[in-house]
Amino acid sequence: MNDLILIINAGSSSIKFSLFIQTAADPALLYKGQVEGIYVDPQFSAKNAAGDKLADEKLPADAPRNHDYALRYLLNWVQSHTEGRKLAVIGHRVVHGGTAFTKPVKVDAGVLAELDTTIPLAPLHAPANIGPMKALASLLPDVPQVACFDTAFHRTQPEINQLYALPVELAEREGIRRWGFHGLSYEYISSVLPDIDVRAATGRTVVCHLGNGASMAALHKGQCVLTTMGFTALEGLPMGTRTGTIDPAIVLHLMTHLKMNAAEIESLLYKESGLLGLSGVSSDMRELHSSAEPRARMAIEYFANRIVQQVGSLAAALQGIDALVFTAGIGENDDELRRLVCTPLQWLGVQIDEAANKVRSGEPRRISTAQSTVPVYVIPTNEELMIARHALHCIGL
Ligand SMILES: Nc1ncnc2c1ncn2[C@@H]1O[C@H](COP(=O)(O)OP(=O)(O)O)[C@@H](O)[C@H]1O
Ligand SMILES: CC(=O)OP(=O)(O)O
Ligand SMILES: [Mg+2]
Repeated sequence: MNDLILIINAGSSSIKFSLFIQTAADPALLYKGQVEGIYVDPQFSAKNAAGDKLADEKLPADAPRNHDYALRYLLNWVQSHTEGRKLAVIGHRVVHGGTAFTKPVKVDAGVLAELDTTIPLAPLHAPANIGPMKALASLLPDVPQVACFDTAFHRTQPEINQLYALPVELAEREGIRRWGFHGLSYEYISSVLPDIDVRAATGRTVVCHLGNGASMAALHKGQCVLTTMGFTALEGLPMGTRTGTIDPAIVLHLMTHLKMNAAEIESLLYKESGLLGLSGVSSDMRELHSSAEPRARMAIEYFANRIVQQVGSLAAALQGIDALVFTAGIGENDDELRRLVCTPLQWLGVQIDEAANKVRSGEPRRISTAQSTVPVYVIPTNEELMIARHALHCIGL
């Protein structure tokens, strides 16, 4: 039977996959896994839906360290776990849809050519997103592929929140708009919110997607009103290795005084800054928490501080706040960071429950006290399930 759905979420250093089976309701997860550290020390791991580890192994030491090999390795494992079933569709997360794509689209040669033009807009992500689509088109030509875009969800932002104060003609010609990212994650959160808190789902919710890439979104009735990322995934919060918002004149200074070229500045802004640059220790939150280096602690506090500022900005855009949600790697797992964010938000009516905040669980949960006028939730995101839903819908299944 052709009832399997393979989801590929390719990042700059990892390829994550999920394999779902079609059911009458939501697609059901069979396996998920990833090849991580592709260019350093590639490691493959896979789990079943119950979370049991089925594989955890290094890729062969003499194998090429690139996305192409990692994808083939991963596909090999998937194909030996299909139990005679066949793939109905492959869905991909694509970070930037550019001007051309505002909803999921079936991938063909024209789509791939158009996507190539988005590479300068998402240098960290686009090549990794597009590569697997091209490889799979030749490896599995009979299986339809669907591209789902991180930018699509944010098209409901009022026009004023999508614009930069640049000359209109230039901005329109170049597609310089506040696109916003992590849309598949926000869309998933928006889809489960009605089961968790009806007031939040029908009212004003600020969602903090805090992973290696980090952004926040203001949702009204589940739709985006304002988000912190803009033209690229560099704007807004500081991230693992990205600056977040800085004064653009810093870039001019680097060009004119230090004679840095575009490639050097791109590397500085995307790969050497953020938590890594501030701490001088690591881009990884877990390593920052376990470091004794004072700058590591400062980086954590800086990150929390910028999140607090953005809660204020997004709540203002919503004219109030009915709920605050944390999601993604840091948002779901880092109770200390959540505490650092929530404590200064008492003026807004946020009151965190210290014990509930420390509970470790993969389930959605409330971490605020009963008295907190703004309920605070941790909701694990599921970009892959969102992509699977879109992929099936897009090919009419
Ligand atoms: N238990 C934890 N405590 C603190 N941070 C964590 C924990 N688990 C994961 N993280 C952090 O989550 C981040 C990665 O988040 P993730 O959403 O997987 O990122 P991405 O998808 O953007 O690569 C890393 O900074 C990592 O340190
Ligand atoms: C858009 C973006 O920043 O994605 P990620 O968090 O996967 O890096
Ligand atoms: Mg992510």
